[in-house]
Amino acid sequence: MYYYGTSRVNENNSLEIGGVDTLHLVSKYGSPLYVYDVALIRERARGFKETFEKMGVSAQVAYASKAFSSVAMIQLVEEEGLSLDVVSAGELYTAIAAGFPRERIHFHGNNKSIEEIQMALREDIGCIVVDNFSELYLLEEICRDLDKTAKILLRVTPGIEAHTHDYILTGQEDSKFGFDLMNGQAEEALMHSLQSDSYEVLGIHCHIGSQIFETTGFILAARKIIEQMKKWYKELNYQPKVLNLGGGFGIRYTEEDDPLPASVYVEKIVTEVKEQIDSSELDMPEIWIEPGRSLVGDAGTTLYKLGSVKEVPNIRKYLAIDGGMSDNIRPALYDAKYEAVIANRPLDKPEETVSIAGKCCESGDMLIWDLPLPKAERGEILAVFCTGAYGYSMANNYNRIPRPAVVFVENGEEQLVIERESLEDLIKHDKPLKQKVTK
Ligand SMILES: Cc1ncc(COP(=O)(O)O)c(C=O)c1O
Ligand SMILES: N[C@@H](CCCC[NH3+])C(=O)O
Repeated sequence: MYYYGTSRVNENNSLEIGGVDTLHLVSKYGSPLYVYDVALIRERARGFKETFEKMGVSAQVAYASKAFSSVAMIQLVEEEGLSLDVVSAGELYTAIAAGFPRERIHFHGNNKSIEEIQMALREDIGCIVVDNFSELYLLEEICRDLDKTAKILLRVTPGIEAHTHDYILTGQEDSKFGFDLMNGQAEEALMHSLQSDSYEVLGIHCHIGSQIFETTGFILAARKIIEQMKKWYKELNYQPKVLNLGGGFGIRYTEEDDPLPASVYVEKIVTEVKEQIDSSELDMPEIWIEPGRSLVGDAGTTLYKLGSVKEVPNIRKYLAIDGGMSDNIRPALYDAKYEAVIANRPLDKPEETVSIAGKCCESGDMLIWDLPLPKAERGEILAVFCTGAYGYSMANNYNRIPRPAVVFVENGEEQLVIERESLEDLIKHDKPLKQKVTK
């Protein structure tokens, strides 16, 4: 079994993370429980940041908070000196509540509402990433109303669509995000923005996909964008300050995944950008990236209690957990794969193959298919690794199941950072049926 970060089997033969016994965590905070290894998040953050520093380029590493957002998480991001990518009023509100420096907040999204744009402008955040023409005109109007100038990046689609393990070149016409680089829309948006009093155009942004294991896609994207930047410099005398190449760096979920260290992605990207810029009249732009999954993914572990066991003779044994697609929808949504151990005896040899079922009323609510495990019983604790990204953040209340609690662990100490939802929380916004008026 592969153990991430500070995870290890301790002297009690139970799984420990951040120096804290996971059995203690379940008995104190209940289950399901999300546990984050803070030291591993710090290590991942430094992996990106320090490589940029070593290579002597100005950079911003913005945590894509959609991967996991909470006040404590955002405060940790600040402690590590990163910037922050938000995509909604909710994520921005969380950042503000965490006291995150406004100038390092970048606002994304393909359909920002008027209220969200007003909020971003009033808070004087670092930049708004403009996604399409309708937003370009709307933002301009709101800037005029509020007498503000917006710092913007233009999100472009460079014609490279990354899939999980490879990449393919596509026309990108069917992407809901960004201005197409090849059909002239990006240039049209740039010309409009440069002529507008409402905009300071910081630069260009692209994001080619998620869970990418190679550097080629990033390199091709950078090359294509810089090609256009050279043209825009000649024709429009425009020199971008920022080139943002997005996130998407892959992580290990199972033994099938073989991710590159952060340093390799950064080195390859920086080397390519430098080479392209050196052969042009352009100045070196700041390089920004936006990792989400690769900062928090493998730092998260979910602890569940095992419940019902159902055996279908000669076919399959189902072991049910006390959570499921309500706290981790990724297997149902993307056929995502995870590895797991029995946290109260992780070293015991597997004796059978079981499938881990969630408790939601959906046949598709299966967390792990065909997992080798020792014979396990109701009440034992299952630890599922690598659930830190897009797990809690995509959790929901299907079947009116309360969202789990989240704890941070580091150096032998734990800290509750999100309370478990209560049953009262679930009906907090409900209104009773009006009394029938009987005459
Ligand atoms: C614009 C943008 N930036 C950053 C990210 C973060 O991606 P990841 O979590 O794969 O690093 C995403 C999500 O894919 C995104 O859409
Ligand atoms: N939510 C997805 C990734 C989407 C990334 C956001 N653009 C996942 O869990 O893998």
